[in-house]
Amino acid sequence: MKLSFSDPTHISIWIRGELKTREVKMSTMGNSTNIFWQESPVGKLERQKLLNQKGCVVWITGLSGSGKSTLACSLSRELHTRGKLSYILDGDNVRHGLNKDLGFKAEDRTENIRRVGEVAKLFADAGLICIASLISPYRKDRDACRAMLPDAFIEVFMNMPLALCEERDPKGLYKLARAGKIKGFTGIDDPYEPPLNCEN
Ligand SMILES: Nc1ncnc2c1ncn2[C@@H]1O[C@H](COP(=O)(O)OS(=O)(=O)O)[C@@H](OP(=O)(O)O)[C@H]1O
Ligand SMILES: Nc1ncnc2c1ncn2[C@@H]1O[C@H](COP(=O)(O)OP(=O)(O)O)[C@@H](O)[C@H]1O
Repeated sequence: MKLSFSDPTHISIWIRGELKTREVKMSTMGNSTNIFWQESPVGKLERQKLLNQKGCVVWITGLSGSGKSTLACSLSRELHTRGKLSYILDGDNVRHGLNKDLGFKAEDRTENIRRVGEVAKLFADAGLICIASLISPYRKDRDACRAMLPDAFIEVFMNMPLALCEERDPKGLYKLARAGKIKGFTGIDDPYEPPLNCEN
C-alpha cells in the first residue's frame, strides 16, 4: 500500500509487513512520458513459493504446419498432469484479440512477436510456465525476446522441412500461397530464419 508521496523521488510502501522507502525514478518509455515504476508488495520469489514452480517462457518457433501448436498442447497437458501451471500463447489465438490489428508484413510480424514477448515476460514474472507458439520467423525478434528474459527463455525449433509442412497443409494455406492467393506466406514468398542458438 502506498503511504506517502511527499518527496517526488521517494515513496514509502509496506513490503511484507515492513515500511520501506524506495527511490522512484521518473522515466520516459517510447511515447509514455512522466511515468514511474510501481513496486508490488508481493515479490516474485513469494509467488514462486506459493506456486511451487519457477516462471519461464518456452518459445516454440517454426513453419506453419511444423507442429508448434501440437507440441504446445502436449507440453501444457503434461505440465498440468505434473501439477505445474502453464499457459499457451498461440499465434493464431493472440491474433484473435490483442494482435488483431496486425497483419503479416514484416513490421507487423515484428510487433506481433514483441507484444507476445512482453506478455510472456509478465506471465513468467507471475510464476507461470508460458508456452509461446508462433512462427516468429525473424531471428532478431526472437533474440529480442530472449534478451528480455535472461535465464528464463527456452527456444524450441520445430525443425521440419518445408516439403513436409506443405504436405500436411492442415489449413490449406500452402495451397492458397502456391496459387498466389495468399501473398507473403512464410516459407513460400516470405523468409523463415532458423535459430542459431535454440535449446533443443
Ligand atoms: N502470410 C502468412 N504467413 C504465415 N502464416 C499465416 C499467413 N497468413 C495467415 N497465416 C496463419 O497465421 C498463423 C501464424 O501466425 P503467427 O502470429 O504465428 O505468425 S508470425 O509469428 O507473426 O509470423 C499461421 O498459423 P500456424 O499454421 O499455426 O503457424 C497461419 O494459420
Ligand atoms: N509429431 C508429429 N507427427 C506427425 N504429425 C504431426 C506431428 N505434430 C503435428 N502434426 C500434425 O501436423 C499438422 C500441423 O500441426 P500444428 O501443430 O497445427 O502445426 P503449427 O502449429 O506449427 O501450424 C497437424 O495436422 C498435426 O496433427
